Amino acid sequence: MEGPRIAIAGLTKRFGTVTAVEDVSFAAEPGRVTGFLGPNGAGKSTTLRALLGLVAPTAGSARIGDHAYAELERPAAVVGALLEGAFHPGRTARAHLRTVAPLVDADDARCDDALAMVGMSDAANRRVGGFSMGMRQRLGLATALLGEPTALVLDEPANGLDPAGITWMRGFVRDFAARGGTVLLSSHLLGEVEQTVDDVVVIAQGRIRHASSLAELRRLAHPATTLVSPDADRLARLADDWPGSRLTSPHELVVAHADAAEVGARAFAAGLEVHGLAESGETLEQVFLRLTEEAA
Ligand SMILES: Nc1ncnc2c1ncn2[C@@H]1O[C@H](COP(=O)(O)OP(=O)(O)OP(=O)(O)O)[C@@H](O)[C@H]1O
Repeated sequence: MEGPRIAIAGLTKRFGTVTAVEDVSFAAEPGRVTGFLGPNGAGKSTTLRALLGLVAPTAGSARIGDHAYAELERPAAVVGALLEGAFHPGRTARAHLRTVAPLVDADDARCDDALAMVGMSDAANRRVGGFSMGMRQRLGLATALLGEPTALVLDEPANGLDPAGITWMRGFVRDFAARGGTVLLSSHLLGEVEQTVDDVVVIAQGRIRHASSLAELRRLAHPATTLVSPDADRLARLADDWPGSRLTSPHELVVAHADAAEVGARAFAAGLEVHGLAESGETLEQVFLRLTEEAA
């Protein structure tokens, strides 16, 4: 599968006097999971809805591959969306999918496949009214999968899921991206998606505050690692060979812009006995908070 590139460019949306998003630009690449992160009211849903043609932009554009959503010939075959949805409580899971199926050219067999893909085959004949939040999220995802899309746009997919549900959802989207699909998902908690996403886009008060790989954000979070060793000679040699590191005492080396894994690996390669290894700086969550709280 080859997912489309999703690109938002200069997107602004005003609802009367409220500016929900202003000049928002970012991309989600195929084969990767992109996390769209920000606090409540930041503009995540508005952006995703604009991408799906549910909100008309005041300015700018949102494209899936080469097209705006409204121009796609068979949209459900390109992008599957999970938005805050309502289900008819009296319908069974299978009946719900069969109601949607004709709209996206899916047959009954595809409905059952979609249920199987989200691990809900056993609940096919149960009524949605009795479903937990987690089961509703799974059914929402099954609905998104009906048209066999190569991109997924998921608004707060972890909402209401218990830890096992979050682990399952994580595995599902990681697998989808590993097979070449494009995944764009939103969350207001970085910690919730930290193990799921490859790239992060941070939005607050309607504006993009940060966009990079998660690895890059981690580097921002851990600006330095301190290494403690009794072997002053080897430590001094390591300091000489490593720009960005400095000895703060004969037994202590501080390395800027490196995490514990990188410093540990270098120490091991240098045959250095390590007595301490500590990252300093902010946690990833603190960096996220700082990015969302900084004035626009
Ligand atoms: N239809 C609308 N009419 C008026 N204001 C709106 C509308 N939709 C969104 N807004 C406003 O736009 C801003 C962004 O809302 P949006 O729902 O996009 O944020 P969000 O990041 O998805 O937040 P949440 O996590 O709470 O859903 C908010 O101030 C919201 O009140």
